[in-house]
Amino acid sequence: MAETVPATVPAKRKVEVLGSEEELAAALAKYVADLSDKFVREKGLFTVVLSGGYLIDLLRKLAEPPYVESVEWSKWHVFWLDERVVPKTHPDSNYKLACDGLLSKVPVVPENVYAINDTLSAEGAADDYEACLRYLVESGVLAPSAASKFPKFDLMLLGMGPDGHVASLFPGHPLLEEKERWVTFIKDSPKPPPQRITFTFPVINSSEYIALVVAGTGEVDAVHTALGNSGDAKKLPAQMVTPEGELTWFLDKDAASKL
Ligand SMILES: O=C(O)[C@H](O)[C@@H](O)[C@H](O)[C@H](O)COP(=O)(O)O
Repeated sequence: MAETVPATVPAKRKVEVLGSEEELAAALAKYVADLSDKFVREKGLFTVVLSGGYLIDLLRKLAEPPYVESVEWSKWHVFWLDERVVPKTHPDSNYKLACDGLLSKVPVVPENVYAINDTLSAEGAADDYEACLRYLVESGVLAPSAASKFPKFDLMLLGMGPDGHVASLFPGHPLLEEKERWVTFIKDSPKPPPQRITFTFPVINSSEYIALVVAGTGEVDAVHTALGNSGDAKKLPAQMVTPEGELTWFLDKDAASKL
């Protein structure tokens, strides 16, 4: 009788605690640059997915020497885990945040930066983004995960809110249970603005690498619940991040202070 082989290899989880926000930014830049080198060497491109929030500021060292010159920016394909349904020029736009903080300072190829279609409704924008991902799977930019059949991104960079949310997947929300869609929408986000599109957990968890990045004191309790032995059985969205590949938590010492 054939042996049952588990569909997925259990995720590897690492926790890196850095002494300061500055050291965290340095470690994160090195981590991203090293993965960019690895994937460009292996397959000639790098698919990287950004979030909003203070994560973007923590990526600032990628736009400085040595990385601004050494990273093969022309091989990057840039996506968003979640985006607010606002014009790309709006102060709430995650696209604008990333352009202002990083993408305008490095030679990425504009055609390889996959922004939301900001002329559509939340439903329409989610459908449109999912169609874009499906096209990129067909054209070979993205590969499907052998285990899940959802698209497999090389690296996702996640922030976490004080309530333990990641992307626009909030505690107790029915979207946490989505099993079919690649990209979906939310119109009642507890964090403003209310209308957003977001990757779903099946896509998030098909990733090769995920970094969950938390700095400062705002999320200490959520970090403690997610990583400590708080005895809290209630699953935070951040605890549902279990990629096929490797998950690394990047914390500064303030964020890790209750561990
Ligand atoms: O659009 C968003 O709101 C972000 O993409 C979101 O997913 C973010 O990563 C977390 O909310 C953490 O945000 P902070 O870094 O602001 O705490």
